[in-house]
Amino acid sequence: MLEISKLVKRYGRDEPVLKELDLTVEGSSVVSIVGASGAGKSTMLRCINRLVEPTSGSIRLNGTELVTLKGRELRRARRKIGMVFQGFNLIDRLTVMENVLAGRLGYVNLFQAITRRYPQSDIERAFQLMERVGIAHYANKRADELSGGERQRVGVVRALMQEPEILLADEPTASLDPRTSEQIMKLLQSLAHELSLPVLINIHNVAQAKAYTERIVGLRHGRMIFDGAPADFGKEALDAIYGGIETAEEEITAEPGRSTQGVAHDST
Ligand SMILES: Nc1ncnc2c1ncn2[C@@H]1O[C@H](COP(=O)(O)OP(=O)(O)OP(=O)(O)O)[C@@H](O)[C@H]1O
Repeated sequence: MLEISKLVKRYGRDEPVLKELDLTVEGSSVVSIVGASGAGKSTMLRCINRLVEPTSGSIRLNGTELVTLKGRELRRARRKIGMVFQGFNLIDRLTVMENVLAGRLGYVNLFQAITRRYPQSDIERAFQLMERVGIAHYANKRADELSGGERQRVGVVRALMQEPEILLADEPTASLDPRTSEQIMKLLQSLAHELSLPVLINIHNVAQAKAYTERIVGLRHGRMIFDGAPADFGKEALDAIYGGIETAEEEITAEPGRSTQGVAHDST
């Protein structure tokens, strides 16, 4: 269970970007975080794995307070937090398998890491997960020879190799074409249930948030102003979150029938 309480993040002397945010995520729920650009979505996700240092407040993952951890304890806790990125963050010149095994770096010793001598059990798990997401036949291909959707599947498997207790996805579909975006969203949704994993997804595309996640959290200027089921996310919520803020119309269309056309980004 993730329990965020009174989370504040202030960059320098600026006004806080997150203002006493509270959020609890239990079980294997898939939660989307929506909000206009600058609302604080990435900051919130990055506070959870401490890529960004929270200014104050509490973040507990299955009972462990993350905000105060340092050194070894922090590294240990970070292993339990999988992260999937918009730009995939793969090492292009390495193979798919090598990228996937990088998810085990927090578990092996320095010698094993440098010589890439991972335990057999890691390699078996890597194959199982790659099979599951349909990329096992690419195991020996270089990462830069894959399409965007395939690269993101590698990113997902690498995160799962950490045996995470939670998966964070920061705009995981923003670099993908609409059809591939949907496949990745469906994949995250089904993996969450198969692995009993809570998943938090920052996403601009409200139609996809409604179609593929079971809870929507809406941020505006660092405050949570919506927290509910997709069915309850209507025009009122849209206006509250995006009202008066210039945003690409296609991104915030919340009509279910538009879910395959609602991505405003080019495919890569
Ligand atoms: N390292 C930083 N230093 C200073 N200000 C920052 C830093 N990172 C983010 N900010 C500011 O914090 C605010 C929230 O940014 P954040 O990236 O969390 O928003 P977001 O909702 O994820 O936006 P987007 O959808 O565009 O990614 C913005 O005003 C941004 O300029």
